[in-house]
Amino acid sequence: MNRPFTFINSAMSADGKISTRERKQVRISGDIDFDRMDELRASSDAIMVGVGTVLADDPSLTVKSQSRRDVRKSAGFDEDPVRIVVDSKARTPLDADIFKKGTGMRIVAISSSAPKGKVDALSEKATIITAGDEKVDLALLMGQLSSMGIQRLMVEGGATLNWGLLSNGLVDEVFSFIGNIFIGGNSSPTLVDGEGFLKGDLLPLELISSETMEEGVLLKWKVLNK
Ligand SMILES: NC(=O)C1=CN([C@@H]2O[C@H](COP(=O)(O)OP(=O)(O)OC[C@H]3O[C@@H](n4cnc5c(N)ncnc54)[C@H](O)[C@@H]3O)[C@@H](O)[C@H]2O)C=CC1
Ligand SMILES: Nc1nc(O)c(N)c(N[C@@H]2O[C@H](COP(=O)(O)O)[C@@H](O)[C@H]2O)n1
Repeated sequence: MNRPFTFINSAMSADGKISTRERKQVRISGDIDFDRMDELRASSDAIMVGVGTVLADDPSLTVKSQSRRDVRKSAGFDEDPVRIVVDSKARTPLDADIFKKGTGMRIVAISSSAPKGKVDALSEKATIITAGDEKVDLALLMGQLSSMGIQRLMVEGGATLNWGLLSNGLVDEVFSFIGNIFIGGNSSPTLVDGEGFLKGDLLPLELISSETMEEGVLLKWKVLNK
């Protein structure tokens, strides 16, 4: 099956949490890391998040640097990459920032169980892709994105989507910034939530690079999919 080259970018606390137990976005990394994230966005064909992240953080997922926007435009691309929400039940708010801010194509990926009225309303703002019955079939979705010409896909979480992609063997690399705070809490989301892998079936990684950045560490991992 064809699929885009896919990487996750995430920031987590020293204890592996990506936000607090009330799912409120916290600033884990600093300006240098956000600028690195912006560069990754600008170099990608598309950026994907789960609807949990849209509901919690309402990100715009736009490229922030004007010079990077100009480079994309002069190369014939939209200034912002395609922005994709994985949203089985079509819960994305119609006034979400991904619709209000930036330029270019937005995609909401739904399952066939999503309520029709809401899907119709979302279709005025985004291209709708239906994949799967109860929840989005991520492998099917990746094939469809590939056939639309999306070759390089950046995933910005959250915890549930990261698990869905990693457990289906759909991720090639992971950038993980580890910041100098503890968040704690057994219900705070981690980099990878979901059911988790079993002892005999863990997902191995190869460390590509590690560097100190501001008050934390940036790790780059290659995922050794079977
Ligand atoms: N520190 C960081 O780098 C980041 C932190 N976050 C945090 O993550 C939290 C949100 O994470 P979650 O609640 O886990 O939501 P999520 O963003 O992972 O979205 C989960 C949703 O994705 C949809 N989905 C559809 N099909 C799926 C499938 N096959 N597999 C997996 N998901 C599927 C479902 O509708 C599900 O409810 C927020 O607290 C946010 O602040 C989010 C992004 C980056
Ligand atoms: N890389 C990173 N570091 C942090 O410290 C964070 N809190 C996050 N959160 C995510 O950053 C994105 C912000 O997007 P916009 O600025 O609205 O475009 C969003 O995906 C947050 O979940 N990331």
